[in-house]
Amino acid sequence: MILKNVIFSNQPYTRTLVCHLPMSQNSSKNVAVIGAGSAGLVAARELQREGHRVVVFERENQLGGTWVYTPDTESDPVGIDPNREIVHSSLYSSLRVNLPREVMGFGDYPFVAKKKPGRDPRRYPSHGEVLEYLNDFAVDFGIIGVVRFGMEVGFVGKMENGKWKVSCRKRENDDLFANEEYDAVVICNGHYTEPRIADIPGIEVWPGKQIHSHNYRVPDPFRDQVVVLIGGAASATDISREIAEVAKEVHISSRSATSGVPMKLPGYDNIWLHNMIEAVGSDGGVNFQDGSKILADIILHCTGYKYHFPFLETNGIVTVDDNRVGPLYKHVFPPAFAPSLSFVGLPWKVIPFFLCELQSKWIAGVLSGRISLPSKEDMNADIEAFYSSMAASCIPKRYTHNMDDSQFDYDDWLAAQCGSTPFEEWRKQMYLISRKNKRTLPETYRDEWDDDDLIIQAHEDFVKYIPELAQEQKLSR
Ligand SMILES: Cc1cc2nc3c(=O)[nH]c(=O)nc-3n(C[C@H](O)[C@H](O)[C@H](O)COP(=O)(O)OP(=O)(O)OC[C@H]3O[C@@H](n4cnc5c(N)ncnc54)[C@H](O)[C@@H]3O)c2cc1C
Repeated sequence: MILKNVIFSNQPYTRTLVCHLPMSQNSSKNVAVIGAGSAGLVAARELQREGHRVVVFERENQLGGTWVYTPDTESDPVGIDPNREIVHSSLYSSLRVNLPREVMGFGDYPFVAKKKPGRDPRRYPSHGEVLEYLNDFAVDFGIIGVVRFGMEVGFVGKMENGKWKVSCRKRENDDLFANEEYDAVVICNGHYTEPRIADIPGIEVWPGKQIHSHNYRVPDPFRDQVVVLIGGAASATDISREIAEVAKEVHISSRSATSGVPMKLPGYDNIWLHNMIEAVGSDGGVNFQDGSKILADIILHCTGYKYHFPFLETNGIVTVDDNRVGPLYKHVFPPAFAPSLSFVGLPWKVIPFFLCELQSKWIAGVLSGRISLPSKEDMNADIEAFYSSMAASCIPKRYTHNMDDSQFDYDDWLAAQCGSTPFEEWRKQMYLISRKNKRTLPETYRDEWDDDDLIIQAHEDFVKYIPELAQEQKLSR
């Protein structure tokens, strides 16, 4: 491994880059990466660092995936129609990140505030700042040159010669097709685009409107409406408060509502908390399991997303079953195709950028032969044991990639495989504090905190990658 100091144009900082020495031609692979969101970008970087030749296919005309906000929405507001034109991003206009920027950034490319016009220096910045950060990342690591923009992958399948066929089309010009062969494919197509909606008895006769949060952008369409919002995760929390400013009433229906009776949300005149919906009726009524009934105009599903790989053909070997993508060894490699097919970024309830960085290092190292995988039998046995332990604990399949309680162990395991820096203690503590604050102080956690000591520790660590920060730290003391 060698260390290089590089000064980048447009960058106020010098960053210290880690480069692996080039490997022999034999272990260098031709790799297709699908998607130029945060996962695809960091996968491309790690593959290139390891000496592989990389092409990134991106169906949009710019990088950033989720972080490319668009006011456009899909023609089917609940996202069921298979023929609808897909809008990739699910961001709403007012979205600010829900992790502190110190935690959120890549391990060796800190997401620090930039003193440049147009940048958002807040600790929990708006979505546009994340897109700027990803653009900086792609420029600094020379990734833009390997991205094929506007290219939608429509088919990925294994050929008899052992290589992978990747077929793509230019999104704006259906006639332009390309078929190419690669040694390996890394799938980074994101999993916040294909809506999952709640099953509601009676919905076929209910006369109101329905929309999934994938198509929520601004609160205006909810003015003076009675809204039932289903869900209890981060987006549901943000959107319910935002809508309540213009709507007549907002009724949040969630599994986590513990009280058996409807309750007003403290601090709000027009938000009520209910447990699950029992049924809806042709009179516009919505009956909750808590025994209450209201007449509503709109049901807003903040009920999450489905994994979806419409381009992947594996003859039924890799499947999505009740939102379990499997069988996958450690959420990355299907044993039957390892290591030439891999997935980055499937786990949820995690710190995504950091986790994807480690998964990508692992994939790159395994592809070059620097890191070994267990035998196919041992990988399958590991997967079986994992699935059996979930079944024994009555955990539904759809929670297979939920890492609420296991991400630190998982990240440390990946880091050990790769011989790279384990999860920093400050990052762990900061994440846990922010998660608690998000739950207990949902309106204020982005602007008030009391973990300045951890911010100082983080910045002391960041000096390794951005030496100029040391000077700033001295001046601010
Ligand atoms: C509303 C919302 C808020 C979030 N807030 C946060 C937050 O505060 N902090 C945080 O860390 N994370 C947050 N996330 C999670 C966020 O999605 C991840 O952090 C991360 O950006 C996901 O990156 P990705 O590369 O896996 O997927 P994406 O960003 O979705 O990128 C996938 C890319 O693949 C491309 N693609 C898909 N299919 C094809 C195809 N067939 N051919 C070619 N290209 C294709 C897409 O165009 C896209 O560019 C949030 C997610 C949502 C939906």
